Amino acid sequence: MKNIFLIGMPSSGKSTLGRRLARELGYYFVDTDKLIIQEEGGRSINDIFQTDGEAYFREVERRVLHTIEPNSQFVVATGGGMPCFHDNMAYIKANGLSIFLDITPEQLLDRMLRHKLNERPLFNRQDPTLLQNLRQKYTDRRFFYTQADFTISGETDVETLSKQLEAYL
Ligand SMILES: Nc1ncnc2c1ncn2[C@@H]1O[C@H](COP(=O)(O)OP(=O)(O)OP(=O)(O)O)[C@@H](O)[C@H]1O
Ligand SMILES: O=C(O)C1=C[C@@H](O)[C@@H](O)[C@H](O)C1
Ligand SMILES: [Mg+2]
Repeated sequence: MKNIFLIGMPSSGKSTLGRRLARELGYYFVDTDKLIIQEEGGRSINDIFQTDGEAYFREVERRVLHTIEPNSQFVVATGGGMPCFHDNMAYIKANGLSIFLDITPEQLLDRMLRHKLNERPLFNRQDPTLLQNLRQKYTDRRFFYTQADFTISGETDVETLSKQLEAYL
């Protein structure tokens, strides 16, 4: 048994694909941003960033990652930055199968502007330089994201994906 970690930029589809994949495999679905909010007594992620700063948020994020039972049956939608801080990517690789959802900054922008989304401290939909920001973060983060066991670029057929993964679980 292995957990499955979905990693990638905000809006790359971790929650959407994660829920579908969990249903298909009969796994539980968990979202690390939700775990952080729970751990912080219901405070929003924006509130945590504003009040305590990003470094504090990243500490909680790391702690929450370690609470997920290893070698179990969870599909984990990780926070967009999670693999890029502390030893999180090494931990993810040691404790499950990792899948990078590789979506271009242009597609990410399109999704962020099109859909009503949760507020994100690092990606402001009102910001005229959002695309530049997405490009910069995408470039900086690829070093971590590309360490995943699998990379999926663009659209995915969940049935096919779950069959492909079965051999590794
Ligand atoms: N394959 C897809 N094609 C087109 N749109 C998609 C696809 N997957 C997800 N979306 C849309 O993109 C938006 C972001 O998807 P989702 O919330 O799953 O991403 P996420 O990686 O979990 O982002 P977040 O950082 O908000 O947690 C949603 O509005 C969703 O409907
Ligand atoms: O990309 C990021 O760094 C983040 C993504 C979100 O999932 C949240 O974890 C938070 O807003 C930070
Ligand atoms: Mg999500």
